[in-house]
Amino acid sequence: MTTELLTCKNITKHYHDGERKTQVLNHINFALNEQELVAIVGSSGSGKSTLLHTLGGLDQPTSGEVFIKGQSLQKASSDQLAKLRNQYLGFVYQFHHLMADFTALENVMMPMLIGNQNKNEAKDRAEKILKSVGLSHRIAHKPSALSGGERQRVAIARALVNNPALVLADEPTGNLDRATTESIFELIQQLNQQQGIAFLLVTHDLQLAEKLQRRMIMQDGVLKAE
Ligand SMILES: Nc1ncnc2c1ncn2[C@@H]1O[C@H](COP(=O)(O)OP(=O)(O)OP(=O)(O)O)[C@@H](O)[C@H]1O
Repeated sequence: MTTELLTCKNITKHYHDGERKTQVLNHINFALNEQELVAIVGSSGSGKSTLLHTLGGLDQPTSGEVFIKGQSLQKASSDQLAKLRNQYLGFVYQFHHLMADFTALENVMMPMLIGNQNKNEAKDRAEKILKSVGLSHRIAHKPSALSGGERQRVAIARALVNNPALVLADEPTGNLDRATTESIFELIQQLNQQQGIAFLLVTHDLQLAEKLQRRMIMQDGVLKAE
């Protein structure tokens, strides 16, 4: 049985720049089920990152509604929104956004510490997750001492600490060479298949997108199923 995890109803987003109106998202509708692995492809500037931020409650749509497990992000109070995000979502940002002065372990622990979880428990869990993404030998390294692929693994580990049902990932393999891209993709597939974590991946990499169960294409703010 499939269960709907995220639903997006008639999302629009526009920016006003003086007199000029830029429509970035144009009446977007789709649903993502639990445990799905879906790619969004599309040319630069087509609105993919804006959509991902809107789905994750990091950005507000001009109109329309996003539901996570049937709960509207737009009708939620800021506390409820933070709770929903914490409970269901993980984010992997473009360019990973790791904190340069902290080790891999500390970077992964951070979301739990912010959520006021016990420090020892956070450390145990972060170590376990770093191990599961193949980085147990790098936990004490700072991002500058890690390769691009290792940094991306840390970013994925950080997205997993709160045990999300869905990870929203913006170009998780951007700027990586082919072999590293493949290994990050294999990691995502493994997390999807073994732990049932759903992934919505924004990518420019068509070779990677072709391997996924489902692809959607963003064109000038319009999202179409492939
Ligand atoms: N704060 C803003 N004000 C005005 N326009 C914006 C703002 N943020 C984004 N845009 C515009 O929205 C459009 C979509 O941007 P977005 O970053 O979502 O595209 P994208 O498909 O993710 O691109 P890329 O693949 O290059 O990351 C772009 O034309 C961008 O210039």
